[in-house]
Amino acid sequence: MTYKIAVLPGDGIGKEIVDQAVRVLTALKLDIALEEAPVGGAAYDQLGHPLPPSTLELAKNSNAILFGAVGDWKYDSLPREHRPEQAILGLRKNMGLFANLRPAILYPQLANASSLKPEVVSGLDILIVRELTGDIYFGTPRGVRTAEDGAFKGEQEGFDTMRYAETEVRRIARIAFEAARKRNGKLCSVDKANVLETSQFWRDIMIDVSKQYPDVALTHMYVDNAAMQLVRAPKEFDVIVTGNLFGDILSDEAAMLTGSIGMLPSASLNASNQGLYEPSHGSAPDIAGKNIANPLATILSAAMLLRYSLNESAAADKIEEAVRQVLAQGLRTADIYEEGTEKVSTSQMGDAVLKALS
Ligand SMILES: NC(=O)c1ccc[n+]([C@@H]2O[C@H](COP(=O)([O-])OP(=O)(O)OC[C@H]3O[C@@H](n4cnc5c(N)ncnc54)[C@H](O)[C@@H]3O)[C@@H](O)[C@H]2O)c1
Ligand SMILES: CC(C)[C@H](C(=O)O)[C@@H](O)C(=O)O
Ligand SMILES: [Mg+2]
Repeated sequence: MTYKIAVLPGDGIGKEIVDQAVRVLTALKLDIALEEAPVGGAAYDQLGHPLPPSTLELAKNSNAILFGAVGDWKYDSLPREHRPEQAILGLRKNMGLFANLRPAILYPQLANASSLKPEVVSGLDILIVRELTGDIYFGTPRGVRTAEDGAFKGEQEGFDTMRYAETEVRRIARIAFEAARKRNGKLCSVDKANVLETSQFWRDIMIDVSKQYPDVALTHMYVDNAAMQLVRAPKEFDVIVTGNLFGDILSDEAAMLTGSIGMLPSASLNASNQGLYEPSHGSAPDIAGKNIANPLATILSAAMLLRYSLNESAAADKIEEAVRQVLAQGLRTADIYEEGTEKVSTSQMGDAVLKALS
């Protein structure tokens, strides 16, 4: 069976980094068909919408999606529904991609690129499981209105709604417990149950689901403390499970522990194992078009694509091994460069991964 992969490069550095991942996927000579479509600001410019119906259709009819990044400051004044970020949110929601896996692994060669002391981060291998289709990101009502009560009655106010249904919490809990079971058996659920009703509800469900996983040690942590513990002693964590908003923030923090956000891949999965694979970083408009972005997060996302949506774990292993090799050879894009290593461009990094694969 030929696997169909939708390739959505998007904006900013999106095209530069996705190009390299596509070269890598193509070099593996698997039975895959790649089809590209516009998304984000690029799609808005071409077709008047950040997630045109044709792009959504292609994504829905594919086994997997390889996604670059969307967004640029120049679209910030558009109405919200036309902003590039709506494309990724729309894909997640429309395809039910509720389970976001964001591993943060420190490659030994990058111990000095991390902003933390090598002894604090060396050997780091944690997994953040972020719920991706609920929470304050999608909760309604939301908007701007005239306040009807409180100290600021009569003033304009902005408001959003944080909410989680039981099904949403149960299904992400199961993903996280299963992941922890396959790793070191430790799951930390991050919430703000000391203040938020939604979080207390989340915590109660986590405890209930944990009864089916007696082999996994479940702990709970408030998000402010988790943010601190991630920089104090990140290796204490194994799997972290958290909601959409907290997961967004903590995964950027965890990414930096690994040296650069340019190293962190991600997978977003739905119930039928369709997946969207993207680097955890954004479109980096500040470095776009210069051929200096790190393509490794996207290349590693392609490896996750092969593993989770195409069941091609041998090919995924090959890509990950090739990445380890190029790092061992001392090749570094600017974001992970340090003295004594060799600075390479985006495409040169792609060349090196291809060479290591052959
Ligand atoms: N999933 C996505 O598409 C996604 C994710 C995050 C942000 N965004 C969007 O991207 C735009 C820029 O957001 P931001 O600046 O807050 O975050 P960002 O992740 O784009 O950039 C943050 C910093 O990290 C650097 N960086 C990011 N990726 C890199 C890479 N591969 N190699 C080297 N350096 C890299 C950037 O140069 C920048 O200094 C915004 O419009 C935002 O909404 C999109
Ligand atoms: C671009 C934005 C909508 C997105 C998010 O907040 O989920 C990004 O920050 C991410 O982490 O994928
Ligand atoms: Mg984010």
